[in-house]
Amino acid sequence: MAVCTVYTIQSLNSTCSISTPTKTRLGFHQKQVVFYTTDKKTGRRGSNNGPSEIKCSAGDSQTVVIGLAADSGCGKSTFMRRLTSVFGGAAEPPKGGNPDSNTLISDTTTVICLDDYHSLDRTGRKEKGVTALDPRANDFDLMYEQVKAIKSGVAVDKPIYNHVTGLLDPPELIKPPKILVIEGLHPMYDQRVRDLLDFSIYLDISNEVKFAWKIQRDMAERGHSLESIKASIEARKPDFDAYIDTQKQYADAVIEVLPTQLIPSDNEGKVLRVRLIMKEGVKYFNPVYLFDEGSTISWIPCGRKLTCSYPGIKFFYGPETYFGHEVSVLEMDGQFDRLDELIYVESHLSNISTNFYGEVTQQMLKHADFPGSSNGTGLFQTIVGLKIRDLYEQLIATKAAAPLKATKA
Ligand SMILES: Nc1ncnc2c1ncn2[C@@H]1O[C@H](COP(=O)(O)OP(=O)(O)OP(=O)(O)O)[C@@H](O)[C@H]1O
Ligand SMILES: O=C(CO)[C@H](O)[C@H](O)COP(=O)(O)O
Repeated sequence: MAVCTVYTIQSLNSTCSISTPTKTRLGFHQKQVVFYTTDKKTGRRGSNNGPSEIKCSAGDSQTVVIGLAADSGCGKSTFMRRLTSVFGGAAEPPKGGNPDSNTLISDTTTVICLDDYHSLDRTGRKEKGVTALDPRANDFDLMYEQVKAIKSGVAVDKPIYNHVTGLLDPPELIKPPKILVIEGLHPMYDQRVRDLLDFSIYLDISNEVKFAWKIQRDMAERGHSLESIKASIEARKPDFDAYIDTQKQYADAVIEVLPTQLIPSDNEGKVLRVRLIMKEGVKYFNPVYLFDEGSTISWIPCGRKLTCSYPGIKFFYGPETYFGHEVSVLEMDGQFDRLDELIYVESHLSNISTNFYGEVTQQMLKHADFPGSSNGTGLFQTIVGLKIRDLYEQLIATKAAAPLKATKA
């Protein structure tokens, strides 16, 4: 005679309410739920018909979801490496899984790439004449269902888009992490997915700069010709403008990368003007400021405490309007000669959410070899990483305090 029935629930941090036939006692073992029936009179265990319903809801450690949008080759991977480093760990592909998985897992964060929700593979897109940027080539219903499930503590079998073969591979199991980052072309395109985001970032790389970076990577590392790179950028542009670029209006923070204004008609794209656009009024996010919050400030820090070679460095800070929203903008044009001197700039910035004096400089020195470490891209990516850590800590603290308040009331 069967003594018990075992059900496995793919959930790490959910609370499950289980409605069972009467006379049923429940036993729990890790993620497995064991059901026994017990005779009320004799107390003997008997066979069991199983539960009539299992409902899972968010547990204490609900996943915080961050969206990172950008076109391909715009620095998402570099940003992710800086972000995971702020949380103190290195991100790696799932152990023992598909070697072509796009997922990166660290102690705190899981980064999933939204390319995995392509509904058409490379051949399918070619046959239908659509690019991967076209919403018709992506499954937003599945993206929404799965991000929602992970956010509420339930593991999912996420598909994998294989960039090596151009095919859709068998799915991989994604367990709910503390922080889920969804990065890719469309994290803010679908309103249902957008509403699940606790914080969103858009990397806005101007065409000139994108072109320079693409050439650098695709010619040097991937053996593409200059003509093919130009053709690929041109072919993607209409869909990029229609479906990707439009998402920046929804972002809580935008990192905009433009050619320098310090060198008249510069076309080398080596010196950059980078703007960190921060939305006002976002819960758990206080924009960074320079010297005096709300003022408009232009600052050339070069001199005794900061070494600057040609063309120098210029900072700007002030309020602006961005797609109808009030924002604060922090801007840096130029590049650092000596990263250790960055502490001088850091000491003039406020609301940077560091845990100790000099943490921004320490992070930048630690990853001095990452692209953008000598300019505003690296500086602002690092600061946004610290702001995300702060947002996460505030969200968790608020959640932890909630039941306490309820008990007191
Ligand atoms: N801040 C930067 N400064 C200079 N070059 C950069 C910077 N960020 C990225 N790049 C260049 O762009 C390339 C792509 O960067 P990265 O791999 O981080 O982008 P990605 O958005 O993840 O790309 P993909 O989606 O194609 O994998 C890098 O190899 C580098 O050449
Ligand atoms: O825009 C992209 C996001 O990374 C890729 O071009 C898209 O995912 C298609 O990939 P592939 O070119 O490997 O088929």
